[in-house]
This record gives sequence, structure tokens and C-alpha cells, in this order.
Amino acid sequence: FQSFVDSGSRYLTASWGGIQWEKQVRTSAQIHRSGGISVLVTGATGFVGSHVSLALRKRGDGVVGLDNFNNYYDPSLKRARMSLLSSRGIFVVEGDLNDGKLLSKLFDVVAFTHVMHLAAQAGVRYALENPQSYVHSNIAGLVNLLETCKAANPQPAVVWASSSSVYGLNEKVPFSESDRTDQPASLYAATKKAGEEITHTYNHIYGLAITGLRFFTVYGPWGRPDMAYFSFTRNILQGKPITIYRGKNRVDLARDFTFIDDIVKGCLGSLDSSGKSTGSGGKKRGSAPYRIFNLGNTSPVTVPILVDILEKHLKVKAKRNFVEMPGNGDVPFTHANISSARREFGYKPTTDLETGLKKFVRWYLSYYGYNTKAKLVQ
Ligand SMILES: NC(=O)c1ccc[n+]([C@@H]2O[C@H](COP(=O)([O-])OP(=O)(O)OC[C@H]3O[C@@H](n4cnc5c(N)ncnc54)[C@H](O)[C@@H]3O)[C@@H](O)[C@H]2O)c1
Ligand SMILES: O=C(O)[C@H]1O[C@H](OP(=O)(O)OP(=O)(O)OC[C@H]2O[C@@H](n3ccc(=O)[nH]c3=O)[C@H](O)[C@@H]2O)[C@H](O)[C@@H](O)[C@@H]1O
Repeated sequence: FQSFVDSGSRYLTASWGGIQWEKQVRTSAQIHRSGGISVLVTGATGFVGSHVSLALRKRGDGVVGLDNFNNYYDPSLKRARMSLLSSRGIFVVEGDLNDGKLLSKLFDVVAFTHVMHLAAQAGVRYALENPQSYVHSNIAGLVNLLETCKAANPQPAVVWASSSSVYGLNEKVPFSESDRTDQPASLYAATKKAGEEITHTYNHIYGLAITGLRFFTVYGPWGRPDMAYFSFTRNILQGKPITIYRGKNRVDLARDFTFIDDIVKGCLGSLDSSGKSTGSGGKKRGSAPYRIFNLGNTSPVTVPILVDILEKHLKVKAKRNFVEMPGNGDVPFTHANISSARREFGYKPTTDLETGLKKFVRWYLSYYGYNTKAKLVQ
């Protein structure tokens, strides 16, 4: 464990502590509505984390962010999201999940009721290039966070992001939470599956209330530049070709693309129904809930149709380059059964891909300085 932490030390930052810092953390954690909660959001300047933090704040909850601002994708986008959070009074602590002293300090300063754990090394194909980053954040970082939560007094309830990728090579659709998840197709998926097992042990031994959310290919404004809808948009606007993967016999790949606002509603619904941890200071005093939910859209769309929609909104034709899906961790299709989340906390996605991509394109053109005719304004 220590060697993972050491090998990841380039991520570690120590610019925290001091009276002013504690004041900022406390102020940010303050609850502004009756019955509100105070939440530590990890990965707060990431795509999903920034949206969830803003939504919690908007309804009057206390929010403190944590993020290491790593350069997996352009950190200036994370800084821009942070500015947005700061403008709403949310303080983001710059630090790594593996920094145990920092996490303990945060829990000394604030008695968080909930942890929304969204920090991770995301991306399916990048695991071929940098496998250790998945071990660092998704395994070692997760254990470190759970160690802190277990020792806290009171213990928070933990909601964290697993992934649709745990269904791996399954062919039965739609994917249900009770389906097998023992055939991962990527190291990313394997670390998310490991996360589900690891969180189970912390629930079992220490009484932490745990909810795992299997997100299905989330997209939207302020999104992730490494994802297909985002990189396709960039290339289409720059007149560069895009690579579209296809399965054997030229079968199109499909994803249950899910709009960010629907995911945010699912995150808040699961936080509100997460139940209570039963232990404190590392001692279990009763059993606590352990839950896993799919959060998808239940309406898969093929990748070429995604490109058709982008072309329509961008008013530019894509240069399509089809290649057979390389063995890089991809799965042919995803499709969520969401009846458990609907039953437990009323999860009901309402945005179709056409509408959601329109909102994404509008944001993209504005953020990257294009005028409405998709020309870059110099
Ligand atoms: N976006 C999707 O389609 C999708 C789908 C399924 C699951 N997920 C999961 O949802 C979560 C959020 O994903 P996202 O799309 O917002 O990704 P993201 O990369 O935009 O956000 C993750 C954030 O975590 C931070 N981070 C990573 N490692 C860290 C560490 N060790 N310490 C502190 N901060 C760290 C990153 O800097 C980043 O800002 C992740 O757990 C991801 O695996 C995302
Ligand atoms: O749902 C999930 O669990 C996963 O969703 C996404 O993974 P993925 O579905 O692979 O999303 P993209 O990378 O945006 O790819 C979407 C589709 O486009 C395809 N694609 C991707 C990139 C490319 O250049 N060409 C291409 O055809 C992929 O094969 C896939 O079928 C996220 O990147 C993961 O972090 C997340 O865990």
C-alpha cells in the first residue's frame, strides 16, 4: 500500500492547513437550509463532481471539494470549473485521496454527514498507457478515503461512483444490478469492480453506509475532453477526421448515453436515501445499508448516430474513419435497467441524446470562443 502512495507522490500537495484554511473549509461546509447535509465531494473539479457540488450548494447543503487537479486532461478546464464553484461559495481543497493526514484533518475540522466520492482515474482506454494511475486513485485512494471515513466520529454515509463498465463482456440486456460482473474488459473496469468489493468489506466490518452508483457514459456541458462526444466535437470543428470503432462484421457500437442533469438528480436522490453509518472511531455498532444502483438512460444509441446528431448541431460534416474495435478495453454496448434506482429514490432520466447534445454543443461553442456559425473568434 505504501509503495502505491509513494509512487503516486508526484500527485501529492501539502498546501493546506492554517487558521485561514480551516475557516474556509468550515464556511464552505455550512448548511443553509433546515435538514440540510454537509458533504465532502471528492473529484469536485471533475465533470460530474462540479455539477453535483453546484446542485448541492444550490439547495442549501454544505459542500467542501477535494481534487488533485491531475493532468489526465487539460487542468485549465478543472481550474475553470473551480472558479465556478468558488463563485458559489464552494471551497475546493487541492490534495490527493492518498494524503491520509489531509483527509483526517478535514474530518477534524468538519463533521461531514456524507461523502460523495467521485474522484477517480476515469477513462477506459488510458489504462493501456498508465495502469498505475488506476491503482493509485481507484484502489489505494479509495482505501485511504474509507479508512478515514471508518475512523471518523460520527462516520459519514458514503456514496461513490462505480461504472457501467463492471458489466464487461455480458451479453444479457438490459444490464441489471444482479447480473454477473466478473468479466471486466479493462483495468479501469477491474478497479471499479474491486471498489465494489472493497466498499462491501468496509460496510460489513465497520458499519459504513455505502451506496455505489454505476454511471452509464455521462455527457454534457463542462464535460470530459477525453470522451468521444467531446473529442469528436473538437475534431469536427477543426476539420480533422474522427475514428469510429466498429465491432466484428461492421456492427456499430452503442452506449446508453446519460445526460449530466439526470446523473446529478440520481446522485442527490441516492445521497438523500443513503441511510446512516452505524459505527464511530473504527467500531461497528450495527448493520448499515450497502446498495448498488445503475444510473443510465435506458435508451442506447449507436456511435454513428451520436455523430449524426453532432453534425446537425454543429452544422459541419464529420470526416468519418471507421476502424475495427481494437482490443483496448471497449465493450460493444451498454444498456441500463434502472428500475432499482426508480423504486428506491424515484430516479427518472428525462433528457434524450438529441436534446442533451444540443446543450453540450451550445456550451462548447461558447466556452471555446466560437461564434454561432462555428468559427473560432480570435
Ligand atoms: N463520465 C462518465 O461517463 C462516467 C461513467 C461511469 C463512471 N464514472 C465515474 O464517475 C466519477 C466522476 O467521473 P468524471 O467523468 O467526472 O471524471 P473526471 O476525470 O472529470 O473527474 C474526476 C476528478 O477526480 C480527480 N482525481 C483523480 N484522482 C484523484 C486523486 N487521487 N485524488 C484527488 N482527486 C483525484 C481528478 O482531478 C478529476 O478532477 C469517476 O469515479 C468515474 O470513474 C464516470
Ligand atoms: O459508462 C462507463 O462506465 C464509462 O463511460 C465512459 O466510457 P465509454 O463508454 O467508453 O465512453 P467514450 O470514451 O466516450 O466512448 C463512447 C463510445 O465511442 C466509441 N469511441 C470512442 C473513442 C473514439 O475515438 N472512437 C469511438 O468510436 C467507444 O468505442 C464507445 O463505444 C467513460 O469514459 C468511463 O469513464 C466510464 O466509466
